[in-house]
Amino acid sequence: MVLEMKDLCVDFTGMRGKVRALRNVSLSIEKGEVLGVVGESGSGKSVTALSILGLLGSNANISTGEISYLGQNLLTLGPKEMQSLRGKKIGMVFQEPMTALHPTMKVGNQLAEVIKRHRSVTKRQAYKLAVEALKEVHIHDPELVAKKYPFELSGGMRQRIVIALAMSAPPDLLIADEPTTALDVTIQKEILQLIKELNHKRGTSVLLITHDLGVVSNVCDRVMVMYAGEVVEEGKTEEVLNAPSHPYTEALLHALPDLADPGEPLKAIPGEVPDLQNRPAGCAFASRCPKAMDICGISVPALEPVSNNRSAACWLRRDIR
Ligand SMILES: Nc1ncnc2c1ncn2[C@@H]1O[C@H](COP(=O)(O)OP(=O)(O)OP(=O)(O)O)[C@@H](O)[C@H]1O
Repeated sequence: MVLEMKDLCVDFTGMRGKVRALRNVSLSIEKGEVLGVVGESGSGKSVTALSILGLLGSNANISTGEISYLGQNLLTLGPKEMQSLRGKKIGMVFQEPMTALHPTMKVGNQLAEVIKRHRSVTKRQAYKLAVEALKEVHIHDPELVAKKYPFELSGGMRQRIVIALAMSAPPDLLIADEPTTALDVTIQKEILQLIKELNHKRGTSVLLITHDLGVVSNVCDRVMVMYAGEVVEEGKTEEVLNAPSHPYTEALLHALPDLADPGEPLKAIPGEVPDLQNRPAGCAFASRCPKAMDICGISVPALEPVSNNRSAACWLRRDIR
């Protein structure tokens, strides 16, 4: 197992008091596996990623739970140890590539500097490896691109460079949080293809956060569906998308315009995501669920196996008679 998260609860303290952003979130990623995390805005996808990376702000508190990475308990590591883990053992790619790039440093030099940090090579060798790394992420004319500044390149090119940076250590896990949201549809497909290719070629595990089930269907081996800070369904991508066990997954699928066109935005699901500050009793999705029963508004359904390798948190899947 590369990554295992167990029963993680994360609270934020803000002006309006305490908000529980993650409630008993568990997940696991095997070597070479791509896990998709999907859900509407505010469902806790990014907080899940930031918890693993040790990048939650100072107003956040992990109140319970465990995160184990390659057998190491991440929650006992200090800031310095976490910093060395990030970039080296865990690569990161976020929505906006510019946040990960040094604006006034040429691309080749940035990559070479990172490569030199991870490997015992000379400056010259590191630069050569940097050009190789650009080639590996399918940048044409890498020698020329290496001499450019990030602002001279397109968004898609910049994201390829961020991926090259993230993969340079090389890491055992790549965390990609909405890596294609800011890009054109055709470029989105190329970047996802690249992530999948690196996953195959290098055996790197990937945690891919997206709000787009089309992306999940094209890229992910397994998918975890989140709603209001909780996992509501988890299983093999094909099985979950072909026969969802949770009405929320079903609603997400209905809201999807066309699985063949992953660039299209989701249509809204009727109703509103509950305010996490005043989380309703029972299932958080009950007020929007067309199949809700009395018990759904009273008691929270636990995430339990519904079949082989498949779990859902829904009273419809329990024998409650
Ligand atoms: N820095 C913060 N301070 C206070 N609350 C926060 C903070 N970050 C996140 N939250 C809370 O956690 C919830 C989940 O946020 P998160 O960013 O994980 O959602 P998401 O699923 O990634 O959404 P999106 O798709 O919009 O990025 C938010 O709705 C908010 O209530």
